[in-house]
Amino acid sequence: MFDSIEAALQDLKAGKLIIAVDDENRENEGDLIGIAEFISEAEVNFMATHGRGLICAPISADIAEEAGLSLMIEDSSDPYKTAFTASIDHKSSTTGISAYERFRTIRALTDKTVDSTEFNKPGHVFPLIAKGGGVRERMGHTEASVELARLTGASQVGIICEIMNEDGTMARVDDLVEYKRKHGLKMITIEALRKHVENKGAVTLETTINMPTEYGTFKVYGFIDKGTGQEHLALVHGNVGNKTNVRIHSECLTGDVFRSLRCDCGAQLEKAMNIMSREDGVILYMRQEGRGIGLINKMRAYELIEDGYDTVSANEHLGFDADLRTYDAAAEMLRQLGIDHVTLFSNNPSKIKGLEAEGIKVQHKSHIVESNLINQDYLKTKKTKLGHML
Ligand SMILES: Nc1nc2c(ncn2[C@@H]2O[C@H](COP(=O)(O)OP(=O)(O)OP(=O)(O)O)[C@@H](O)[C@H]2O)c(=O)[nH]1
Ligand SMILES: [Mg+2]
Ligand SMILES: [Mg+2]
Ligand SMILES: [Zn+2]
Repeated sequence: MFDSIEAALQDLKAGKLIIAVDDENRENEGDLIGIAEFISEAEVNFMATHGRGLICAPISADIAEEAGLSLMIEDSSDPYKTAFTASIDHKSSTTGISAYERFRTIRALTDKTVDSTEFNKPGHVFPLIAKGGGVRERMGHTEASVELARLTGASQVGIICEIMNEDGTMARVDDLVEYKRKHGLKMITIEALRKHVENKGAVTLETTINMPTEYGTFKVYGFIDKGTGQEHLALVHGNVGNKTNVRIHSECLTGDVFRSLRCDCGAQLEKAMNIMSREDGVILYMRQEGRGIGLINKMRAYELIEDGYDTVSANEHLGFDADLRTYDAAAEMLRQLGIDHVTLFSNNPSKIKGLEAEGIKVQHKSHIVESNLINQDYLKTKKTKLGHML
């Protein structure tokens, strides 16, 4: 009946709407949700035609401030404390109500520079101010849509509209199952979104062992990523403390185990094992196979590459971003090992940025291995399209 948060995020990024239902004990309503940066006027029209509730634009408190919007009523007597501001129209509007004009108004809230002079008040779009703590603080559609916008990396502006049945009553879960099928929409619960947000990047240390290898003996820490259920390892050699040597290695079964020459992963892992056993340090072995798309999808990408795609366009042709990896779990593993300052062996600028965004201090060392005749195009694409320092 319900879809995963990941599946919903994929649709939202593609500019589609999803359905989010709240608690039976709360409003017990299903809202259509979209992300302002990704939708077009067609989604506003869909909301007006098939949602038939009130079309609102949830925004973060920061954007509200920039746009000069504050609560319409400070001491609200609404039991749900819906955080309406004054309604707005973009200045370019005529009457403000057409799908295009409402879209234009909502889209303007996502602009890099927003200010109060861009809007007429009152108007036909209803901004709502989301709580800073997101769905952890309030389980409303307002917070859910802003949280979803944040998770897609978009500017924190959503668009929501309640779903009303054709007979004028509010749609409940039974009605929504049929509605979802009819319109081909993904459906999530706000409760599932809250769990997703709470567990994102959270890892628990489950087990610690000694692992003698050809390179020396490593202490291996086994973690479980509570957000994804993935099992990640930290291989530690010697005493580590601050300013530790660290290699973050994403799983590549074909390269790491079978030593496929299509990529440079196997050789990079071997180089890291050598460095850490000589100079002490940590290898984080992250189960982010295929830059996060998984083994079988990576093989599908390889099929496309055999037909002339490159490593980036193949991912995109399959409907994925070029690189789905995040480094929040890696950062949390480092923190649990007592490390917040690293010398990172990598050629990948997004690994550096990803760790820094999580509050880890990063010094950088390159981690280049010799190329072979087969992986040259692959490495060239990483340099030109993914910005690898090769
Ligand atoms: N989708 C996809 N993934 C690939 C392809 N070739 C290799 N990979 C994956 O790319 C990832 C490479 O991991 P890393 O070596 O840790 O990361 P990197 O981006 O190369 O960065 P550095 O090695 O640190 O410079 C692994 O998850 C591989 O499975 C490909 O053609 N398509
Ligand atoms: Mg609501
Ligand atoms: Mg690599
Ligand atoms: Zn590889």
